Amino acid sequence: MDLSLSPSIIPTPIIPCNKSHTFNFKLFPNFPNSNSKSRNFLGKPLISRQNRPIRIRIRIRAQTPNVNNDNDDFVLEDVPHLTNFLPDLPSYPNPLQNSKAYAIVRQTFVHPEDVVAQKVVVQKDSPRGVHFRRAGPRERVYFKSEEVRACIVTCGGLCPGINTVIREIVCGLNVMYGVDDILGIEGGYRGFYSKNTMSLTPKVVNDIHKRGGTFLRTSRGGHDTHKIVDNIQDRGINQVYIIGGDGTQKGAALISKEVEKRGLQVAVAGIPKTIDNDIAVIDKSFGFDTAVEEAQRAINAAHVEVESVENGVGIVKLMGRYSGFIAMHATLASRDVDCCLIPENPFYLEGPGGLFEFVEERLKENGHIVIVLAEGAGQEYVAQDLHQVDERDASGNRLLLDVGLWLSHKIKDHFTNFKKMAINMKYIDPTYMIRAIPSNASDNIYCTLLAHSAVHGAMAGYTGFTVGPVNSRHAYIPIARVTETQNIVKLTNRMWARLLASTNQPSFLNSDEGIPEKVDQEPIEVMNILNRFCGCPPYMVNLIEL
Ligand SMILES: Nc1ncnc2c1ncn2[C@@H]1O[C@H](COP(=O)(O)OP(=O)(O)OP(=O)(O)O)[C@@H](O)[C@H]1O
Ligand SMILES: O=P(O)(O)OC[C@H]1O[C@](O)(CO)[C@@H](O)[C@@H]1O
Ligand SMILES: [Mg+2]
Repeated sequence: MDLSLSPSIIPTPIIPCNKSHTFNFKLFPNFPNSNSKSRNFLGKPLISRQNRPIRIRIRIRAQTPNVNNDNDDFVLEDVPHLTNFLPDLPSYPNPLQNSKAYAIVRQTFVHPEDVVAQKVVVQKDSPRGVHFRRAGPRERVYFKSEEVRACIVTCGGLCPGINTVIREIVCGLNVMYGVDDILGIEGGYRGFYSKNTMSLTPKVVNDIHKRGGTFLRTSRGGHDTHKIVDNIQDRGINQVYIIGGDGTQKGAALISKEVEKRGLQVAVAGIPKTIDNDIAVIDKSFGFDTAVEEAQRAINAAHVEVESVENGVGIVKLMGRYSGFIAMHATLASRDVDCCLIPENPFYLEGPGGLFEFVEERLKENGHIVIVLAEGAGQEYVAQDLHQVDERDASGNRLLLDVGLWLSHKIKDHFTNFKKMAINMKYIDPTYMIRAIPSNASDNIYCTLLAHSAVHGAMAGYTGFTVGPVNSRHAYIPIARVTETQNIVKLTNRMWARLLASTNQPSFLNSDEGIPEKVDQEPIEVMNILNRFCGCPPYMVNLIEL
């Protein structure tokens, strides 16, 4: 593929979504020359890593095997259906047609051709673009209610609303479809083969939405596709509901493929979950609003503390492993925050335009400052400073170092020892508190819709899908589509500009290079991967195809 190069801006290669590509790249950190005033987090000029190219290979797989593109520029990224590999599967009228609740609904069933557009802001001559199948009940179902044996599993970290999703899958299956054989798999994927199941009825799950956490418990690691599918087969399970983040959804895709390979009549439905709100394609992940709301309490506490003392510096650390959505939204919602630091926007401490300078300015101006920090920000610099080696959790996710503690020491040290200025540091770390709570009202409703969409999809025979809102309409999305990239805060989008306008904080961009060229949002795949790989925004690297 021909990638045009520019000296400091990464090109934006257009990658057709229906073809696979392999790229070999050599990445040169685009750090400024020795005359530059830019400093890294340790205050050293950003030249030491010059000329240390990183070689990487990026393989981009076709986004979906199920692309239906009969109509010129109309693309339907469809999800698999059980009849793709079990063509003789009988179908039945949907029991919802007898439901009193739906009796006066004008259109109980979703029209078979209803789709949801991925892009809604278009121009007169824009191509029609990518669409997903609209979620909702279908006229025909591929399971007899009395023959359904469903199971639910929750994996990965906690998130407000998991219990609501569990509750609504159980109640939705039971009330709408008359299903009463529903099993809970305990303790994540490993629970399939290492634990007994529990029986889930509307009565058992009646109150669980009022509690945080997951009623079924969770775990990381332990995904063994063969053992899991053996277990599904042995237990006679024919609908699998899998609630979890990107890792969990990758596991769900493997289960669904293995089910197809074995020719089993088992529908696999994924419900995306992550507090970080970094799942691709969908508008927002459930529990995110609740977490942002809870974060306000911590920010407020920090603000109250620091404005009550002289030279008060408040630091609040929020979740966000690779993406700063929680920090960004919590900052925008609060208006008490002076500076928001996220993984996507590397910051530096010393020198002009650095954090120390900004802290000093705000202390002089207002007598206090509040900094909100996403836990994934500046990780490599903390590691470098503390000489820490890379550690991983059971799922292979990088274990983060406490950047909040590190930053509070750095600021304290700078002002006490260098500036000879006494400051009052208040470090608040509410990371787990914002996700270990029950979901708020709007998240509860959102969780109900997700659960019902999953139930309708599985009953209708769809499989290997993830549910979620795309431009506010719920859709069935091929699992690979939500796992191939993770959303990150795009510094080139207006939302980040709104934040900068609201806090008036330094942008930490290298003034020698100016503002990065505006980049298109669509062909973002390669940029996302590079961003993740290099731990810095894409425009900070030069890219040369090998
Ligand atoms: N690539 C993968 N293939 C198969 N299974 C996976 C994969 N990645 C993770 N898993 C499994 O999915 C489960 C959850 O993964 P992980 O701990 O990464 O959390 P997650 O689903 O990404 O959620 P969170 O957003 O909380 O991190 C684990 O049991 C793990 O073994
Ligand atoms: O629950 P654990 O294993 O401590 O993981 C915490 C991580 O999980 C997440 O909440 C994602 O689910 C991240 O924000 C955080 O870094
Ligand atoms: Mg994850």
